[in-house]
Amino acid sequence: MNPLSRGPFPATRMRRVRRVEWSRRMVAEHRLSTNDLIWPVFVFDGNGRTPIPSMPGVDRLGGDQIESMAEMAVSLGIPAIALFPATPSELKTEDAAEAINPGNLICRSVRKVKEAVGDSLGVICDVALDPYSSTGHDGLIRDNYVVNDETVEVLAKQAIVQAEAGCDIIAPSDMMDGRIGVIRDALDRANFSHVQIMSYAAKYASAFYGPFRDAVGSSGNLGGASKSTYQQAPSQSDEALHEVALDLAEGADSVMVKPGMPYLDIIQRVKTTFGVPTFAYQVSGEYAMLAAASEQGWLDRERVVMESLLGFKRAGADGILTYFAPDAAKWLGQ
Ligand SMILES: NCc1[nH]cc(CCC(=O)O)c1CC(=O)O
Ligand SMILES: [Mg+2]
Repeated sequence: MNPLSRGPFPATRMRRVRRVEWSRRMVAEHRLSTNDLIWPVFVFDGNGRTPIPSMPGVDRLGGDQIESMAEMAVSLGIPAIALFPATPSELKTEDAAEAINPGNLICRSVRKVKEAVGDSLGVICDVALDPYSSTGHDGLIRDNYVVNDETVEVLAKQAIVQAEAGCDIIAPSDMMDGRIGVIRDALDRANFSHVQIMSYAAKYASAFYGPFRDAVGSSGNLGGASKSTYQQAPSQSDEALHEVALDLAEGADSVMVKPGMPYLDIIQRVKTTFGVPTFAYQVSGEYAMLAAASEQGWLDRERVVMESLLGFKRAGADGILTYFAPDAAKWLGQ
């Protein structure tokens, strides 16, 4: 130890590698790429676009917008989109029968995407009854309770009509027990053994879904009711691992943690415990926060979005469902 050459400071200076940009790039541990982005898209029955007030900058797309949306996703290099339907309210019923109508909005939309871009773009479909049920719940209700096994039977049928329409990845977001195994079995029996299942395995009962429920028009139907009898409580961490273990055992190809930013610890635990493809969903409320603050000029949109997405990568996510996907792809491509 030579106090003249070192002065009072330690030999290790963490700032040395941060001094210039090329060096910061050189030591970067985590990177976001366009391949990490999954773009959730809302569709409605009609043409043109309708804005979603609680998601400034996101529109529901009509049938005539689907082809150009799909082509844009492909040209940006986004690997997959996730489609969500704003079902006309007159088609919402207690039994959510529209969910298993092979000609429903989501199936027609999937066909349009596949006709336009084929296998250049993966299509993910949500399996759950909330966009179709007059109650706004993800399952069927008997005696004021969302029933499990009867719901799972309908979900399996829903998955089949989506696979028939050309959906590449079935993504059950309903949180019923045992649905992954039943859906896998149904897909295999119907000759859809190549169709993947991305399970919303650790999905929390979250207030961050509010703008999504506005977008698909289920918030009015739900009337403030909670989904806590099937979605996980935010207090749970070990329980998320149990959920993931079950879904993997039942045949899930990949798993999701949702919401995103408040649950980065869960993403990390899932990834390190299971080592399987793990996705994060930066949900509608997270979008709304960042978009609204940016609109006000309180946050720098590009910088906060890219920082939030990199955070998911650092936590261990293999990909992120984000409404910012087209923006992020453009920023990454620059
Ligand atoms: N089961 C439906 C579903 N699929 C995705 C989301 C939320 C996505 C978002 O907020 O962006 C929800 C809402 C809910 O569970 O109430
Ligand atoms: Mg489960």
